[in-house]
Amino acid sequence: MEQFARWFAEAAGEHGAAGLPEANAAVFATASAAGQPSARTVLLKGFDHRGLVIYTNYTSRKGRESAENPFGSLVFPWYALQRQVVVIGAVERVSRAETERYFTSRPRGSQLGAWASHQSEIIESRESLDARAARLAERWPPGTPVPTPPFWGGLRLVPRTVEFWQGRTDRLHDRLRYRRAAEGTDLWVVERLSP
Ligand SMILES: Cc1cc2nc3c(=O)[nH]c(=O)nc-3n(C[C@H](O)[C@H](O)[C@H](O)COP(=O)(O)O)c2cc1C
Ligand code: PXP
Repeated sequence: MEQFARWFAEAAGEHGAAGLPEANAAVFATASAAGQPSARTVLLKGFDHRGLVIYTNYTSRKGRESAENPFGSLVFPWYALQRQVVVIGAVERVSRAETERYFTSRPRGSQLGAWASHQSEIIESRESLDARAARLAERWPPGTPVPTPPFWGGLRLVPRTVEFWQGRTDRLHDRLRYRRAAEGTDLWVVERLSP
């Protein structure tokens, strides 16, 4: 994760350089138990030696798939830097305490939005969604803390491999893949892949 932290800081502009817009946006892929894949953009909200954390609705498609088939992949497409990072690993839920800490930090509108959205379900109309949001805003008026929805929380991708791709001339790119030497260890084998 140290190498990821270096590249992430460069993408986010943490060294004084201009950062990429939405450097923390990544495509998160999951698959059903039958192996049918699906992917969508999410925002990375934290990472450390344990893995990379995103937040979502557990009843959404990604939430359901990662529960029935606990593996996933995150792709960071940092085109302006000619870089890409591909993380593949196991997916687990973050602790309730960690989810609550993050949920509490979100703007009130987003907190109510999480309650209002039965994410990935078919809805009748925009009006029905707005009406539900309005009812929830009355249930928790300004000044009242909005509780964390039980169906909402963090997912942690625990990396098995992390590939760092750096674009180079003539399509002869650098690809360095860090592979965990054994599950549960923080020892990594670095392998160079053909571009
Ligand atoms: C830039 C961007 C960031 C997003 N971040 C998140 C996120 O962090 N969590 C989330 O649940 N949905 C996020 N979304 C919406 C998802 O892409 C997706 O539409 C939603 O989560 C439902 O996905 P699913 O039905 O495949 O589970 C984001 C969309 C965009 C375009
Ligand atoms: C539905 C949804 N949930 C969660 C997020 C995560 O970001 P935030 O916690 O900053 O709203 C996003 C970001 O677009 C989102 O669209």
